[in-house]
Amino acid sequence: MSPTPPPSVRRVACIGAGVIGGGWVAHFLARGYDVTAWDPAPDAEDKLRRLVTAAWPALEQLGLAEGASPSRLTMAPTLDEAVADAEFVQESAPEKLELKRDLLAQLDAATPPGVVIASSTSGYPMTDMQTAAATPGRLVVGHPFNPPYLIPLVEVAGGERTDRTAVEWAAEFYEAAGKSVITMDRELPGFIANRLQEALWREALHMVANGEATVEDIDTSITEGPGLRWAFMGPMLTFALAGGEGGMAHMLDHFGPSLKSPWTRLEAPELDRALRDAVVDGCDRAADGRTYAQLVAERDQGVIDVLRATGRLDGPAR
Ligand SMILES: NC(=O)C1=CN([C@@H]2O[C@H](COP(=O)(O)OP(=O)(O)OC[C@H]3O[C@@H](n4cnc5c(N)ncnc54)[C@H](O)[C@@H]3O)[C@@H](O)[C@H]2O)C=CC1
Ligand SMILES: C[N+](C)(C)CC(=O)CC(=O)[O-]
Repeated sequence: MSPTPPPSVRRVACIGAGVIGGGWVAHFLARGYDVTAWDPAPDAEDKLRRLVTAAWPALEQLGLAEGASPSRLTMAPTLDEAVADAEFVQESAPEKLELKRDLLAQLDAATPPGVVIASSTSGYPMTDMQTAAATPGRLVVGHPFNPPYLIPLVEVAGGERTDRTAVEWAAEFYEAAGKSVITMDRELPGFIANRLQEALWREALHMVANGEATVEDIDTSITEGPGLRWAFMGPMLTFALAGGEGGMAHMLDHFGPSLKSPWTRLEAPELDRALRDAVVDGCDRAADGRTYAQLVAERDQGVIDVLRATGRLDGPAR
């Protein structure tokens, strides 16, 4: 597929440099890549450099690759220049299907032949995004988690017109770039992790809409409850333990029948103005005066502490 074997890639292009594109830039810089970014917003470069500066202390704690430096970031004046030398392209433009379709077609036309182009989309199937591209075989989904410079997971999937070799190349590249990869052999709505998160999110919105729980109750229920276990043991094995020595078999036989009732009532709530405002107000109260930058620093340190505590990071505690 790509002219460069995944572990030999040195030059990466990041298209769209907001929350996620900027997070990818920080990740690739920390891993020692030369990164070229492009974003049409007039203030994009300032914002991007601020994001990288804010992320760098966390990245130093994780351990930088030899030669890694924010100075290896170049802001390209045009999309064509951004991808002209790229050995891999990560697209992180807004989640709008038409925009992604056009942009991926433009990227396909401008990127050297065979170079894999991945989209950060959090839900569109590649089949729907690759329709306008002349060589759709190299287009894949590479779905990250916020912030991409700290959360290891990337979900990789192709569309109907993607070459399997492009999916395999992307998975190998992300591994070489220090990510933890799940490769899907088919297109799933919401991939795997977002499909799970969306089920939880739908129920959270129901509870806020019905006045059954506050935004704070919902966050506390996860951070003081299941979230503590999920950092190192997934929901399947966690629930196998709920069956005691009888394991998952006993858990399903015991609790399965009572789980049927909540399953049958799950439907998406109407995300109307009142619900939107209730969630926004609740999040403002939960932030309790902390700025966005303070919350990002707190989250970054929290993720690093969890990675270290669960043996996924070497080195002394802060
Ligand atoms: N925010 C999140 O937690 C996550 C988002 N994603 C995905 O990442 C992608 C980007 O989302 P965010 O970074 O959150 O959005 P964002 O709004 O923070 O950033 C989008 C950036 O794209 C730029 N942009 C606008 N038009 C563009 C174009 N035609 N070409 C290139 N760039 C353009 C904007 O100027 C902006 O800087 C979306 O596909 C989203 O679904 C994936 C995982 C998590
Ligand atoms: C909110 N979101 C759906 C865009 C989130 C993601 O796609 C992944 C994440 O970071 O949780």
